[in-house]
Amino acid sequence: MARTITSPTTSFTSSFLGGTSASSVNPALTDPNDPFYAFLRPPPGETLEERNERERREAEARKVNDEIDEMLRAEKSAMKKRKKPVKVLLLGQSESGASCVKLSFFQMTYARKAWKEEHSAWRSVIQLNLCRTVNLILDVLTEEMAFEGALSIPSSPGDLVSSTTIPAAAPSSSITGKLGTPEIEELPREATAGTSVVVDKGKGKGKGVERLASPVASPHSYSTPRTPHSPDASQPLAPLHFDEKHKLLKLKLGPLKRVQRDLEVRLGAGAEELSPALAGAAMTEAAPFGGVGEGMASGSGSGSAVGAGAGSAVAERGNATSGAAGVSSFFVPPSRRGPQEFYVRSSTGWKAALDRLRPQTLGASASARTSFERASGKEAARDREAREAKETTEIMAACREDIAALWGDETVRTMLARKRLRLEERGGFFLNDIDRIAVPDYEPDDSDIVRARLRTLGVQEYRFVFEKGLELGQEWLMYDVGGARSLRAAWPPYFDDLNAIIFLAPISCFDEKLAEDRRVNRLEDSLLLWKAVCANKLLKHTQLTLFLNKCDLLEKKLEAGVLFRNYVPSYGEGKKNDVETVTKYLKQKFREMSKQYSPQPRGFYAHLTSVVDTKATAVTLATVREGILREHLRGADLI
Ligand SMILES: Nc1nc2c(ncn2[C@@H]2O[C@H](COP(=O)(O)OP(=O)(O)OP(=O)(O)O)[C@@H](O)[C@H]2O)c(=O)[nH]1
Ligand SMILES: [Mg+2]
Repeated sequence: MARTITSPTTSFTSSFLGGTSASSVNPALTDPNDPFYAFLRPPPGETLEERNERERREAEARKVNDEIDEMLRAEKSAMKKRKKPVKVLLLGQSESGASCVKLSFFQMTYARKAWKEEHSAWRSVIQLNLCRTVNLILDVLTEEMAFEGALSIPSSPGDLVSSTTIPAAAPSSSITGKLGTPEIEELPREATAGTSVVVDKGKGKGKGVERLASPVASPHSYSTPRTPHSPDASQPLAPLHFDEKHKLLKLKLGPLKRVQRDLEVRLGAGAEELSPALAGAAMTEAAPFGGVGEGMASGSGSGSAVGAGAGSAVAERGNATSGAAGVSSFFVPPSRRGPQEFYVRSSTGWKAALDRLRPQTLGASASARTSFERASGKEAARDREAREAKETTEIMAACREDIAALWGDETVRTMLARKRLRLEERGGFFLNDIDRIAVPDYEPDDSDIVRARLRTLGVQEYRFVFEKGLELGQEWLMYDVGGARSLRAAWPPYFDDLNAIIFLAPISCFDEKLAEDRRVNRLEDSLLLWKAVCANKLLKHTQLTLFLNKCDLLEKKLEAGVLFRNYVPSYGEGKKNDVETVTKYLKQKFREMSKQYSPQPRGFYAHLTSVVDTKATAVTLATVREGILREHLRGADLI
């Protein structure tokens, strides 16, 4: 009996098994010259029963083959659709931990090799973080020593002020007038424990004194409200006594000022700091993604320019784009820098800055360098950078014991405690690791890098292609954007065609103020941002995952006795001041907002995180990644 093939596109296997239609005859069954003729033709003298049985078996085999063909076709089409990259945007206010997630998620977990290569380059960032902390302490010490000196040597009888009691409302211009260092002149000075805080905005000229009545502290400010763990307000504080040792430490650690400046320059031409006044203070709730005077940036996705005063988009694979029009107006000259931490502008390349500091770049042998590099003067520049990097490391190592002495000094610790300067809670705090870090052969480890602080400015794109497992060939694009107010105008162009947003709300910041605008509580800012993200129509199909981050710091703060209800009036009197109750309350708040403001119903996915805990974060991120991928495939009708 003639066997036929089922369709012109049928698989190799089924074409030999044949079909029932007589529309085309399989030559393997009819042509004696066909190599499969002898193998496939019906056995001679086949009975009717045998023939029926054979045909039944063949029909079954054909069915199985058709199913396999169908699966292969679906898989092929899935592969094709999967090629559409999964796009994820990391959002949150500045210092929310967005870059930390990016580092843990992709680089540390999925691009281990590239991550390892970058390790050494982070050394400079960590050294800079360390230097800044030491210099901040030295600045406060200088101020306090000058203050102590001023109190003990009255210039005229009328100037005499009791060293233990300062009038609560006394303008601090006379005090801050002596500071003269950009590091601390922005910091409000507490006149006496528990009194209102006085900020000298007139920079020592006795003008623009602002009183902060709100019980809101900032990581950059000295002030916190009176809490049960604070000293009794009615008791005058004993004066601090500084001696020769402190003078000597100041002197010996003096070179760290220059080291800080050098590191800022080396890490990128854009090593400037945001001015709180210019960084988006005028942004309103109605324009959550806008900054001062920024228009909505145009363009979308990777590589497109995101300008309009919001910094520029940078595709990290080297195809950096410009679009930095207006950027300069948001930065202040060094002489007017505020107390914020260091950052590198992405228009000059955050990663590029690290790249330049890589050891293979710095230490490349002369023979490995191209003649082009030699001719273009790059070689000389690299040699200089290598020299400077070595010098920095040597100075840091030479200062190690003095830094440890400063940090271990009881008077200094008391001084910091009185100023409510909780340095340990700040990003990029490495003083407890000084013995390990300030050594000539220091190599940062994973944990150092996720704890390092390097501000993101603009938008950075990270691209990954999975090379094994079920996600073979799947491309992921992750965008890490700067969270400072003036940078939020760069966000909306990335909302288009986005699969997911990981939104970070740093919940330990309930008692802190925005660095950009000291009138705004950081938790409130996070809630407003979350509301705006939920309500955004462009994002109605985008999966939102919320990370209630910095739970480790929240726990420490609550345990230290800082009362959550002092800052969040809606948190009931009777509620416990512990991490479990507070996080439950906050989760509910964020959930309600998502429900109330999302244009259409959406799932609420929230995780309590401490993203510096890399192991725990890896587990959370694996779940998040799976969820995002599932939604991506569902969106492409693949599951
Ligand atoms: N202790 C602790 N520190 C954290 C946590 N998350 C982030 N940090 C630290 O906070 C600092 C700021 O984190 P980043 O990831 O740089 O913040 P960001 O949101 O990218 O900030 P911008 O780049 O300014 O938008 C870094 O030094 C981090 O190590 C956390 O959960 N716990
Ligand atoms: Mg960042």
